[in-house]
Amino acid sequence: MIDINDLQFTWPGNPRPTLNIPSFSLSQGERLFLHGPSGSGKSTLLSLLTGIHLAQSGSIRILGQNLAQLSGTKRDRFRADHLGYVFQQFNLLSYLSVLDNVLLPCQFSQLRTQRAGNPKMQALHLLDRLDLHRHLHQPVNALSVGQQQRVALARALIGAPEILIADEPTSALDAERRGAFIELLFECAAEHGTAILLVSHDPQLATQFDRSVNLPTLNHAAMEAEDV
Ligand SMILES: Nc1ncnc2c1ncn2[C@@H]1O[C@H](COP(=O)(O)OP(=O)(O)OP(=O)(O)O)[C@@H](O)[C@H]1O
Repeated sequence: MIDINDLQFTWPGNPRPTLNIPSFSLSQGERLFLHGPSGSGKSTLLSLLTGIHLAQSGSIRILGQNLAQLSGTKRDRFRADHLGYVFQQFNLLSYLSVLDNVLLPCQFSQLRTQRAGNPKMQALHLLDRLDLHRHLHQPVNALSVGQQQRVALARALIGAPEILIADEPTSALDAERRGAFIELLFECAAEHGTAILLVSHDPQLATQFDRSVNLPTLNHAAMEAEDV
């Protein structure tokens, strides 16, 4: 699904590389927990995986496609087709209803529309699964934080993208709702065969994943997974 080789990325003006990753991979359907100290480059890595920035050297292949070989427009299309993401701040459109937020990825990707079959039916199924069926037509800013996070999850999963990327998705939730959110995330992703790469500072979450990886380890040596 994801293959990184000899990746180096330096932010403009920085004397040293932020990322130096000899190798890294994510397999089909795998659930990977990525952690590391603040400033170690987790968000930077996600911005490279989503094709928002390009590395100065080395390669990132996603589903066999080298991101650096795509034009900016094609990278945007590739991201819309194959990646779902959930951010710390949700990034929902506050003026749209719950249902319209979930349908949004299908507006940007024909492939996801095709995979969803009937996007509205799939959105309703996901929202039902995530206990949001009573809120379909409410604007998202009328929902609680936990509910908004579940809307973001439904939006990430519609049209069955191969990879779900989540950056600190549980940081706004209390401890009890964190575990429940991850369980739901796993169940919904498994239904769609979606692999998960989740970044978090919360070590308790790591035990729920197939594999756990520390970014400083990635940065300084061949990958050393801390299987859990
Ligand atoms: N847009 C940017 N321009 C220049 N430097 C940046 C930019 N974004 C991040 N950096 C630098 O890159 C380094 C890694 O930042 P990044 O946000 O990727 O770390 P992180 O591991 O996600 O941190 P945190 O856990 O605190 O979110 C930091 O030194 C940061 O200052």
